[in-house]
Amino acid sequence: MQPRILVVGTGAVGALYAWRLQAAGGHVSCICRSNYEQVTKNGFDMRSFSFGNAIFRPDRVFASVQEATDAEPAGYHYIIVCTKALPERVSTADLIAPAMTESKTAVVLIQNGVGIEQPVAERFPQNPCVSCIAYVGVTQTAPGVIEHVLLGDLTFGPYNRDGATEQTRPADVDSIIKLMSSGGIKCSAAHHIQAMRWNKLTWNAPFGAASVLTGLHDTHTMLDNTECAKLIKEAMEEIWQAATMMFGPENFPGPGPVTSPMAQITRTRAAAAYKPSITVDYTNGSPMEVEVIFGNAVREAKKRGIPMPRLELLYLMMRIAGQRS
Ligand SMILES: NC(=O)C1=CN([C@@H]2O[C@H](COP(=O)(O)OP(=O)(O)OC[C@H]3O[C@@H](n4cnc5c(N)ncnc54)[C@H](OP(=O)(O)O)[C@@H]3O)[C@@H](O)[C@H]2O)C=CC1
Ligand SMILES: CC(C)(CO)C(=O)C(=O)O
Repeated sequence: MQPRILVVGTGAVGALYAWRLQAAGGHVSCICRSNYEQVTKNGFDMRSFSFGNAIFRPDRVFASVQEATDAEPAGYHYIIVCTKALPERVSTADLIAPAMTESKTAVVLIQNGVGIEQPVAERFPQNPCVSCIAYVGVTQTAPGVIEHVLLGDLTFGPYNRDGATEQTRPADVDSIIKLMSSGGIKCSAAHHIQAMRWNKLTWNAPFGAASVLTGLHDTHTMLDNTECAKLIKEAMEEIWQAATMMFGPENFPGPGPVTSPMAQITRTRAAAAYKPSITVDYTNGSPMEVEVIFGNAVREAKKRGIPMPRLELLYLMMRIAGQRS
């Protein structure tokens, strides 16, 4: 049966993966907001370094989740959430609620940060909640125009409701991996998805904060500045140590593929210069994902008595940076 997929938040990441899910044979509906008019008229103008250039026309485009719900009485198999994670402004659970069919719809969260799954899993206890980390560089440069310049890999894992560290892999994780893989996306199943989220944080928080706060913006300019490179490395090491204490060495680094701070810095130097997605938000005057990338991590570490002075300082400064009009 053709899986019915609803993508909520069809910006850069949402459009890229919606496109690949349709290529894999999925029936793809997209919720579009500021790009609604452009996408309904002309589709998405996809410019991808790895998949080529094409016009992607979702099977259906809706202006709201309610509209998408009314149009599909049989319900959706998957809701793929690709909004920016801004819990202080929008509750993801409220946003997707109209389209959730109990015990049927699997929610897949493709977002940065930590602590993003709990509110969704708590609200929909009968529905599978899949956590997904995107290693990708993609930007919507104009409404409906998507520039994919870097990577594209996804790592999946089930959100573990009871908090146990041992993770099982329910069928939903395997089926979404199979589908994305058929669309040409390199996918993996995480041994421990939360440990992987913290590993991603070792990049996102230090590079994101340094980029926004120093104004050096792109990865090469930051790493070419000795003081900035030192600040980034020390913050990465702090997060790495905190994650080791939090998850235990069997999970962090565990069997991997967790990447050490030094390996991430080497990889970042070797890749093309890149502005973190949080910097794109900052320069556009859009809200930044400060709470999920910094705040939730600081709170989680505090709860467990793990000191993270650098991250705390970066959190405070990023909050202040986010207060501009
Ligand atoms: N871009 C990248 O390279 C990477 C991004 N990520 C993560 O992926 C997630 C998505 O990022 P990205 O695609 O870059 O973000 P974008 O801003 O490009 O896309 C988010 C989309 O969600 C829409 N949206 C937000 N709130 C709502 C709402 N309430 N109802 C309907 N639509 C909504 C936005 O609409 P509108 O335009 O109207 O605001 C926008 O189209 C983030 O968590 C990000 O950190 C992770 C790795 C890399
Ligand atoms: C690490 C990177 C650059 C790619 O996954 C990213 O997550 C971002 O720009 O926010």
